[in-house]
Amino acid sequence: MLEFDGLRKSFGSIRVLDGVGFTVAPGSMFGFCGSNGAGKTTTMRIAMGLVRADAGEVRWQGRPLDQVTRSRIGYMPEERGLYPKMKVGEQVTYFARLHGMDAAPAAKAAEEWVGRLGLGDRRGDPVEKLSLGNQQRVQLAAALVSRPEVLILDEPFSGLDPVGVDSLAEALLEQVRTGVPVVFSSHQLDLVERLCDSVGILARGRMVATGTVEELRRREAGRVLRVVVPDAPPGWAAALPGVRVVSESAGDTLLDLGAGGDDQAVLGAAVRTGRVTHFAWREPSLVELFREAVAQPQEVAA
Ligand SMILES: Nc1ncnc2c1ncn2[C@@H]1O[C@H](COP(=O)(O)OP(=O)(O)OP(=O)(O)O)[C@@H](O)[C@H]1O
Repeated sequence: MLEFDGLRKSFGSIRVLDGVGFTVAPGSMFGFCGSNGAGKTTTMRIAMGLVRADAGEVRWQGRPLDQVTRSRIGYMPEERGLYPKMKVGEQVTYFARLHGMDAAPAAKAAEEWVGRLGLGDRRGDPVEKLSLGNQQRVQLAAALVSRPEVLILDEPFSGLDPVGVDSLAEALLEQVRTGVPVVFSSHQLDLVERLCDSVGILARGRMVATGTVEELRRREAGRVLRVVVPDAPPGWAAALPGVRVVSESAGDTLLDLGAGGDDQAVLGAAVRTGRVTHFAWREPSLVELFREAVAQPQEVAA
């Protein structure tokens, strides 16, 4: 298990992390979400020993991370860290050597990763000549080349085109299949939803929601109803008790049922206004769950 446990961190008088904890099982992918400035980068930097936590620790296989263990972690920092003048192939080889690989296997692994991430024909170019997205791929190759036991990636998908996203997603899923725990931060929630076994949402210094996307959904299940009554007059549901109209367009209505809202009463009201062609609870997207979790004052663990 990769365990983040009770992390606290303040910068001056500003408390950024206030007891952040989550676990990532070997062979699973964890999507680390949160608004800008929520503290995701700080959390990852603490794991990598680049920022000192005020309290708490990060453990891998039951032991707090130290410099030896960290050398077996593939890390992609948010600020990136490439040498602009160094050639792509040499750069990736260099990172493999930094992680302790011998020269020949390092060069071979670098060659392989540069090719797999679609940079085969750029291996002789200095990094500074590459587009930002391609520099990102080099950074990823650098994180993956030493066959890390754990992957911690800060916004690895940002700036990639759809083909780049697909090749990175495939590379990460392959790592997961070999038992590597992968944590990545992202604002691309559709990707998180598609790729991750579990998700954590950081807000107000704490994890305000953690679990599988399904678990988070179940928590919200039974809240938003979609009712389609093509001939219903606008505002037909506005006065129903315990019901908030989320949206309404041409008889297609989304209703948020709070305490006191009764789905059967809504159905009865809908039938009285016309022919009901659709009446069902709607599955919230991760974007909606995110908005809800970030806005809610209370914490909820699925
Ligand atoms: N070295 C530092 N000194 C002072 N404040 C810092 C430092 N590092 C981070 N912070 C502050 O800590 C907070 C969390 O920043 P962090 O970069 O961890 O957030 P984030 O979730 O990664 O944000 P984003 O999604 O925008 O990348 C921010 O308010 C940031 O300004």
